[in-house]
Amino acid sequence: MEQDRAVRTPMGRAAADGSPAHPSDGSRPAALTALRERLAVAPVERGVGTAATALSPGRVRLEVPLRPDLVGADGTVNAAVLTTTADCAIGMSVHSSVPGSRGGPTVELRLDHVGPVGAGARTLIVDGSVVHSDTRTGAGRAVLTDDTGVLVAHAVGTMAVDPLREGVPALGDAAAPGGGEAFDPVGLAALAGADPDGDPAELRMTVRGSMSNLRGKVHGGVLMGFAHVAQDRFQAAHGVAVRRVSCTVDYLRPVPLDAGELVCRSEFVRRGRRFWTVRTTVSRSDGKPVALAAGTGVLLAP
Ligand SMILES: CC(C)(COP(=O)(O)OP(=O)(O)OC[C@H]1O[C@@H](n2cnc3c(N)ncnc32)[C@H](O)[C@@H]1OP(=O)(O)O)[C@@H](O)C(=O)NCCC(=O)NCCSC(=O)Cc1ccccc1
Repeated sequence: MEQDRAVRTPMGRAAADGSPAHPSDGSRPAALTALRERLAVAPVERGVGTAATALSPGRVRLEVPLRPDLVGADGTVNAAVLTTTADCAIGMSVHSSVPGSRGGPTVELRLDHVGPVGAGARTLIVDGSVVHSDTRTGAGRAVLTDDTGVLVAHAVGTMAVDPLREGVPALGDAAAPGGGEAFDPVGLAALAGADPDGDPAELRMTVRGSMSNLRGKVHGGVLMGFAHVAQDRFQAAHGVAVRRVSCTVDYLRPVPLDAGELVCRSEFVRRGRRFWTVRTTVSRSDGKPVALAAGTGVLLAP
């Protein structure tokens, strides 16, 4: 049986043939410039305002200016900002650690919500680092702080590493997907339509080009953000204030940009005196599930 090869050598030494720098070529200064250029045209990262400020093999730093509309009155950062930057940072840290990586999708992502930003915070800082990678898979983490040093969230994730094939474009070489529209993290909740019959367990949303990742599929962070919206509404319909603690998503199938409508269906897994856990299945219009999300919150009042 073929053995997976653990990646011991950091990728990105200068190419002997002098070929142009590439975002996955993490040790070359020009690789950071290449990554910045890619994120500047990626619909989700452009809409959120995500910029890469540091890149080395297995490590990336992303920064997001905290515009007033991205921070709630209680200081919590918009959930889609947290989910998309965590997914991106973990993906970039894993793939920059795999020599010649073609990239690969998120298999699982868990985000722990810690709390609001500090007084006067102006920037969200997302530090991604690889934990392990080999030629098939990689795990990474992201620590999300603000520029006053306050921890806002923490994430861990598993990425698939697509098989390396000679002559196949590597991570980030494809043209910018998704057309010209940028993703609006604040508007995500408004895109999600309630069930016409008033069932709080069901929520629908039509896929748009602005939700694209660098691979031309719906961004893992957007799917997680959609599940947050569904779970917030489901819990609100049960009349109790809940503070979100964590969300874990298993990504079962890629969602193409022409997928049409996605449907979220939520149910309680735990409805305890202190904690509620809601499982949300995100399905395509043909009924096939694309993601399973489990969100846990702590009740704020009895
Ligand atoms: C690949 C794997 C994770 C595992 O696969 P396996 O265990 O080997 O399972 P299997 O091969 O059986 O496939 C299962 C089903 O999947 C389908 N399918 C598979 N591959 C393809 C394909 N290439 N194209 C089309 N379909 C494909 C396949 O036909 C089957 O469907 P079916 O039963 O026929 O209807 C798969 O579950 C998957 O793609 N999940 C979704 C991942 C995802 O969308 N993550 C979030 C976005 S990533 C992101 O944004 C990160 C980022 C952001 C920013 C910056 C940087 C990074």
